[in-house]
Amino acid sequence: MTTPPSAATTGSLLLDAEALYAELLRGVRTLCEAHTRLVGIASGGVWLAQRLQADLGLDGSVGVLSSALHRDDFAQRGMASSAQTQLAFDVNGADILVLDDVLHTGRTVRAVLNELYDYGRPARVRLAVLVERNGRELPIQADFAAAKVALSPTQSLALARTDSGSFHFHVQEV
Ligand SMILES: O=c1cc[nH]c(=O)[nH]1
Repeated sequence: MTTPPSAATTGSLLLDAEALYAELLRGVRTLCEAHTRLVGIASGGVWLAQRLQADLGLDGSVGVLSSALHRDDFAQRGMASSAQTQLAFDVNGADILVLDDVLHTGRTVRAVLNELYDYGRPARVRLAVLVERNGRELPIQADFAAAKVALSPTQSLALARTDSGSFHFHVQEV
């Protein structure tokens, strides 16, 4: 794991997601092989996967994984999202790099892994994220995180797009 040389890791409450993206691109280049398939977790990981796919010059469309059907709180919340999984390739034997904006408890990653395995048995699955924050509740970790941020349990990270099209993370009290 690496830490970007930007204000994003200095405790600033405003993280420059574009700087983090540049760092993520650098890390993903080291993880990707020609046959690697990029798959974004809906919704925050999909724009990442699409930008990476374009910036890496990879052919085809990225995959999308929805956690909706496998959430462990499905019984209480029902369908928390209308996003649908789209995997236009054979998952069996595939080398898959899952992308998300923030890794927090690990529950969403657990849910999308269950979803992924409904489609087949990949050869390998790895995870890259823009931001890894504290608060893991499952034995899940990222293979690459552009930044690590320590927040209190009452805080969350929200991604916002500015009028100029750049992205920022804001720390919010929940
Ligand atoms: O399964 C899940 C996924 C995200 N958040 C949860 O609380 N549960």
